[in-house]
Amino acid sequence: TTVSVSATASHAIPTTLFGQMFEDINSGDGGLYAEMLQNRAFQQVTPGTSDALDFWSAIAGANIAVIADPKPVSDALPNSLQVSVPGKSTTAGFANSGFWGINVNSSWTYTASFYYKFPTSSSQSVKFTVELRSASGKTLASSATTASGTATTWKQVQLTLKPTTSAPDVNNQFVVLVQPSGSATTTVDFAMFSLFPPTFKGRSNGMRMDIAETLVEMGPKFFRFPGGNNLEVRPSCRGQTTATRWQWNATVGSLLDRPGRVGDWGYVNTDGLGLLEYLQFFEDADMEPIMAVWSGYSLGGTSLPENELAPYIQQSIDQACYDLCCSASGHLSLYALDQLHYSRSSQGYRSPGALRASLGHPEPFTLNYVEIGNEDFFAADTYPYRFQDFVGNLSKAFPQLTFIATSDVGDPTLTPTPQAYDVHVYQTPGWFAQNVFSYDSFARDGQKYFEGEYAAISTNANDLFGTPSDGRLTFPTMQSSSGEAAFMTGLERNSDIVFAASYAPLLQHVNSTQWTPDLVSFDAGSVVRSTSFYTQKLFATNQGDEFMPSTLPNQNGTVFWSISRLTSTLEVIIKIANSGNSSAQLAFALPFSDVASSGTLQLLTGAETASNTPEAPNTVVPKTSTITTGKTIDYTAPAFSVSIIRVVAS
Ligand SMILES: O=S(=O)(O)O[C@H]1C[C@H](O)[C@@H](O)[C@@H]1CO
Repeated sequence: TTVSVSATASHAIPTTLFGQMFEDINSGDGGLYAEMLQNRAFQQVTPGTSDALDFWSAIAGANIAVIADPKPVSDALPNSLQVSVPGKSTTAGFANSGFWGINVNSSWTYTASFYYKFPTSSSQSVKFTVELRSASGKTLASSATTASGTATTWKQVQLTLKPTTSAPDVNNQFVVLVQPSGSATTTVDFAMFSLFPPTFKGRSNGMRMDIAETLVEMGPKFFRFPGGNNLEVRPSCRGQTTATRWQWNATVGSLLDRPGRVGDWGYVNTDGLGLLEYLQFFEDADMEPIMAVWSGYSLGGTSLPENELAPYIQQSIDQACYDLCCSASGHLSLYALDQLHYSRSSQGYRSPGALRASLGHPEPFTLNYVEIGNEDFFAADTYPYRFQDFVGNLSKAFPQLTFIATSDVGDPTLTPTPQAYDVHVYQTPGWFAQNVFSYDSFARDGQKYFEGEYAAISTNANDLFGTPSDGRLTFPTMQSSSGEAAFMTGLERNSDIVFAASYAPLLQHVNSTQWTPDLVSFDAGSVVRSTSFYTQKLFATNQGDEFMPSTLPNQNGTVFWSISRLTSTLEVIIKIANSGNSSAQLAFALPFSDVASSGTLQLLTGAETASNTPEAPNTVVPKTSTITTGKTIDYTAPAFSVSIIRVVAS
C-alpha cells in the first residue's frame, strides 16, 4: 500500500490527547498511594467483627482487639487497637502484613508513626520496639522508644527505620513489640498507624515511587479522577447512602480528620490519597486534572430530586473552588474567588488560597476540566436537570472551566449544550480495529469528545465482562494492544474533536483485583508494564503538534496509520498499528523535498496472545532502531505490532 502524505496539516493536535484515568479500583490504597500498612486506622470497620482486625495479628501472647474508643484519637477515627501484654514481656506485640506484603529495601529510610495512650495511668514505663521483620522472623530493621504509663491522653510516636539488609521478597511484616517494665499485665491503646517508604518527589503522604515513575514514563498529559464508579455511591454495598459518595473535603487536611469511606470496589478507601495529594502529584508529573464531581446519582439506585441538589452543587463548587481555579494565568480574578468563598464557603470568609496555603501549597493549581458525574447514561432521565443545575452554578463561578457530560452523546438533550462528552467503550480487540473511523463521521459543530475509558477486555463479543474462561483478558495481549493502537490512530486523526483519551482501568494490585485487564499491574514490590501500557506510551511520548492527512487506511482492514508533525523539530511522526496476523508492506510518500536518510523506529511486536505478566514482565517491550528513510519510506509492519517512525523532513 502506498500512503501519500499531505503537505498541509489539517489541524493542531491538542496536547491533552493522551492521558490517564484513575480511580481507587485495585489501585489507590496499597498502590499509587505509598502507605504500606493496610487497615492502618481501623476506618469504617465495626469493632468486634472479623474484618476489624484484617491484616493485623497478635504476637507471642499479646491480646489485641479493635474497640470503639471512649476517648478516640479524633472524631474521624473512632476506633482504636487495644493491646494487652503480660508484664515484663519482651516479645509480645502485634504485626501488620501490609498490602499482601511489605517491600524492605536497605537503601530506603522508612518513617513509622502511631498514636498511643494508656486507658489507665500507671507508674511503669513501656518500651515500644518497632521492626520490619521477615515472615520467617528475621529482624530487618528496628527502632525503639519508651513511653510513660502516665500518658492517658493520645501521644504520637514517630520513628525512622533503616533496614540492615534488603529482603529477598515482600513476605515481611511491620511489628510493634510492647515491653512493660513492670510485672503487671499492661494495656495500651493505639491508633492511626503509618509506615511510609521514600515517596515520589519526596512528598509527605505521597505516592509510591516505582508506580508513580511508571505512570510518568507513559507521558500522560491529563489525569481523570476520582472516578469512575468510585466517585459514586453503590447502594448495594453495605447499604451505602448518598453520604458515602466521594467528598473532597473528607479527603483534605490531617490524616486524623479523614474518616475514609467504603469505596465502590469492595474495600475501604482511607482517603489518605486525597484532593491535595492528587493535585500535587499532577503538578509533579506535569499533567492536568480532569476532575469529576458527584452529580446526584447513586449507582444502580436513585437520583436526588432537583430540589435537593443545592448542597451537593455547593460542595462541588467548594471542590472546584478549593482554590484550584485562580490558576497562575489568572483565569479567574481573585475578586470572584473571594466573592465565591465569601458567599458560598461553609467555612465563612477566607482569602483565596488560605486553605491551600495552610496545607503547604500557596501557589494555585491548574484546573480546566470538570466532569459532571460518571456514566450518567445509567440515569438519563434525571441527568438533564442535574447537569443543568451543576453546570449552571459552576459556570457562573468558574467561567473558564470546560464542563464534560457523561450521558450518551446527544441523548438526552442537555442544556446548556455540553462542551464535551465523556465516551466509554469496553470491547473486543476486533471491535477496536473495526471502529477506527467512529469519529470521522461526527459533525464538526464545536462539540468535543473525551474518550474517557476504553480497553479491549475480552475476545468474546457476547460476554465482554465475563470470566477468563469466557474470553476475558487477565492481562493485555498484543492482540488487544494492537487493536487499541488501531483505534488510537483514529483518535489522533479526529483530534480536532477528540481532545483527550485514556485507557481504563489504570492500575491493578495482582493480589487484590476487582477488574482485568489493566494498564499497569503490581504487587507490594514490583511493577509490570503491560503491552497496552507500551502502546499508550508510544502514542503519548511521540506526539506531534499538527495532524498530517494522508491516504486513509482501509476501514475494513487491520492495518492503520496516523501521521503528525512536530514543528519544533521538523519531524514527521508516523504511527502504524497492525492488528492482524500477517505483516503489511507500506510505502509512505512524503511531500517534503528534504528528508533525512535515516530515522528512528520504535517497534512493539509479539505473538497474538503474548502478555507481560508478573512472572514474565518483559515478554514484549518496545525496541528502538535506526531505519533508512527518504522521500519514500518503505516499511513492513509485523503482525500484531505498533510502530513509530520519526524522521526529520522539511
Ligand atoms: O461496571 S462498569 O460500569 O463497566 O465499570 C467501569 C465503568 C466505570 O466508569 C469504571 O469505574 C469501571 C471500570 O473502569
